[in-house]
Amino acid sequence: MSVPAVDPVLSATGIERSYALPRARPWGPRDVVTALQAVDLRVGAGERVGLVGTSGSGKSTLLRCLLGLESPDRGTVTFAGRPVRPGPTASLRWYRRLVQYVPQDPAGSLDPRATVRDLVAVPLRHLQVPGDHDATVATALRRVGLDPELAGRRPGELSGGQAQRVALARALAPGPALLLADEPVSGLDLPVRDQVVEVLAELSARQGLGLLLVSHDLAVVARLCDRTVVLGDGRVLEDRPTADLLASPDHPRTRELLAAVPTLPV
Ligand SMILES: Nc1ncnc2c1ncn2[C@@H]1O[C@H](COP(=O)(O)OP(=O)(O)OP(=O)(O)O)[C@@H](O)[C@H]1O
Repeated sequence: MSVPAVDPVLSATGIERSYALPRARPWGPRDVVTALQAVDLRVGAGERVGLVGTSGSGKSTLLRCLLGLESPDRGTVTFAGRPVRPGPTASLRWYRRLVQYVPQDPAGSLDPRATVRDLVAVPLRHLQVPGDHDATVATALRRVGLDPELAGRRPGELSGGQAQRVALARALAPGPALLLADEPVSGLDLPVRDQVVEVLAELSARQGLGLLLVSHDLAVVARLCDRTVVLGDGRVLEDRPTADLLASPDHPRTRELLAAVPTLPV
């Protein structure tokens, strides 16, 4: 589960993406929504980058392009210099091992009938990760601060915080260099939210794991991310060290986002 020997830089260059909306009338014109315009984004090895913006600013669209789930109309995504674009499962297996996705409400995505051991081992099988999967599962559980003895339990027999950690262990098990996390703590109770944030902080700061964190919660971004990219109307409005951004936001949209957060831990 060591970080692989590649230069794990995720790079998006000149990303554009538009969607044609359904016609309002059968022969009428089709409206087009431009979700992303000339977006550049880079996440270096072990870097922790926040991606913030108001609703509809393009965060999820960008994430889908970065994950190779959707093709941009223009521009390229590369990881460690190799192109990332949608294709058959086998063609992106290398990428899925190196870059793992953490969904919103990760624990909610766990199959309640499966044991923790199976839940964490499934991606290892799908991605054809070599080695002793039981040992890899135990290591992944330890990395998120869980006792490997929990491997026989099912999600319903875990606390909320433990279940979230299992979901993170599942993302870590294939040995990724980078996590792409989409609002991973939104909707969680405050104590569970804080636990998950601390596990992510520990993983990225002490174990060298890169993180791209999509969030509308600037307090979480401030805790976790060294650099923050602000999206607005599908464009990058700011891309700066988080501390600078919070201390002196350049763009009115950033100031609006900041005004929406009651207290920031900086
Ligand atoms: N499949 C689609 N078809 C049509 N329009 C879409 C589609 N996906 C996204 N859009 C539009 O693209 C723009 C960006 O949407 P996106 O979901 O990427 O924003 P977001 O920042 O993730 O928003 P939120 O924080 O609400 O999730 C919005 O105007 C949205 O309506």
